Amino acid sequence: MSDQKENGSQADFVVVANRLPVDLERTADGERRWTASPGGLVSALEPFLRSRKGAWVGWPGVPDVDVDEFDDDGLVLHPVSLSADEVRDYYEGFSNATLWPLYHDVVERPVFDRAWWNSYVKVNRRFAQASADVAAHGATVWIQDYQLQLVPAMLRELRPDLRIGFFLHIPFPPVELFMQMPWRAAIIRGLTGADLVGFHRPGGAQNFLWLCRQLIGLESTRGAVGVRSRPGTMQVGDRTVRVGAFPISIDAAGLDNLARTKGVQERAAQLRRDLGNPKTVLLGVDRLDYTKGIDLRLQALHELLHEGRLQPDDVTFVQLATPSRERVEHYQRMRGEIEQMVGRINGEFSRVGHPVVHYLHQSVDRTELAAFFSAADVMVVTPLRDGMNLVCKEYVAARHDLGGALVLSEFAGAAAELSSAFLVNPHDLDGVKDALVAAITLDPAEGRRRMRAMRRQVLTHDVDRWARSFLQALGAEAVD
Ligand SMILES: O=P(O)(O)OC[C@H]1O[C@H](O[C@H]2O[C@H](CO)[C@@H](O)[C@H](O)[C@H]2O)[C@H](O)[C@@H](O)[C@@H]1O
Ligand SMILES: O=c1ccn([C@@H]2O[C@H](COP(=O)(O)OP(=O)(O)O)[C@@H](O)[C@H]2O)c(=O)[nH]1
Repeated sequence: MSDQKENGSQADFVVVANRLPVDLERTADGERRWTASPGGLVSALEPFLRSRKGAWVGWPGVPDVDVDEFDDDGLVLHPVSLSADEVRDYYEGFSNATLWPLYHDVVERPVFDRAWWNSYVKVNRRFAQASADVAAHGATVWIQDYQLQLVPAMLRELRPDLRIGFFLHIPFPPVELFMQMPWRAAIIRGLTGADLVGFHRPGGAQNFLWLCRQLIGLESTRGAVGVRSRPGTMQVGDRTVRVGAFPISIDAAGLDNLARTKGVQERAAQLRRDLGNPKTVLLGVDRLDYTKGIDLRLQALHELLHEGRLQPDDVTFVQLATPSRERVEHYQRMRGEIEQMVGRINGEFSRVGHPVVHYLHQSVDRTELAAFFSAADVMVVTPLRDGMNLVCKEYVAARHDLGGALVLSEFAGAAAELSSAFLVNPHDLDGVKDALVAAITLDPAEGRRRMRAMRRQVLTHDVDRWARSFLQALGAEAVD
């Protein structure tokens, strides 16, 4: 039996994510306004979905608000309300203090709390019901990310007529780590409600297939899973579930065009002047998250200055750090540590009017970001673990001048595609320092060769190609 809403608008294509692409903000004077949501999931999916005129089901980013469905420039947004307790237990708790550290190689210790799990189940059920209400008969519903891993099976039960896809934006962990999860079988069962389960990297897909066999006894294929090809399969009752690797990307042409505009180029020149025209501008752009390795790059910079391998008058390091998950303890601790390191470097090496590190705990818009990318000689991306990392692809897309160099962690999903970057193991501080020096002193012709190779990859593998390849594998889109 189909559990479908009788009234209200219904869509043939629905994206379901923890967050809407816009966040509701309450200003100091009690006004409400919508701002862009943080993070790569939204940057990647929003332009794609807008071109489809689909619907988006998600949380408006603040607790205890009831907002009716509304149209945002052709995209229908369906807010799902969360109470303050649910934000604490489902979002800050189970999603970001249990799943996030567990799936990111346990770089912080995950907390296993039964009340958080109960809240996760309850909120997943609400998202499943909201999706069932919004989807037209036979629609395609594309569920996103670790906050909603139970939704595929819950939605399938409510609406067997739907075509359901699931994509995980963060790494799927090695099986030894996943096995720590007290509710491991329930999560695996939840995911197998989808017709297609997608990961950034083949390793994640393989780990998932193994767990399906070991934990819930499904017969699944054992061969290697390829990128965008050779999916794994398994039989769940009378359904065949496909499992594949689909590395996400960016609106590369859009950013390339934006970075070429006079406005962005002038702003980039202005930024360099404002920074005091140093020989080298180093740039980091991240959500303020302990997985991003911001502390490591600061430590590397500190040692290089201390050893005299870099001169404080020659380098300026700009770190843009988007505020993130500010009530989660891990994040509060890390913020304090990073701000202390910034203070220490500036205290030891800056001159009046010329700080070595410019640290902005703020989010900037796409145009300003394009100017920062154009102004930076070296982009520093050093996560301990990252599902993909879109920022490094954005830097490459913005460098139509073939200038700049990229220092990139091997543990970002993007490293598999950007082999012409200076790849580093972020745990090896000496290696990071050497890579920074190599990038700073790079011969321009060699730099252009590396940037050209990276741009070839990013410009031909954009977000549209990612979405189309996922939807083709789901059977929701014709194959070109
Ligand atoms: O919604 P928040 O809790 O504020 O967090 C922001 C988003 O962070 C994560 O982004 C991931 O997705 C990117 C695109 O696939 C990927 O490049 C990156 O490596 C991931 O960390 C998270 O997965 C999203 O759900 C959040 O919305
Ligand atoms: O001040 C900022 C900092 C970052 N971003 C965007 O946030 C996204 C971050 O995505 P990424 O995959 O690198 O990491 P995530 O935050 O999703 O883990 C990228 O599209 C950035 O352009 C932004 O719009 N403004």
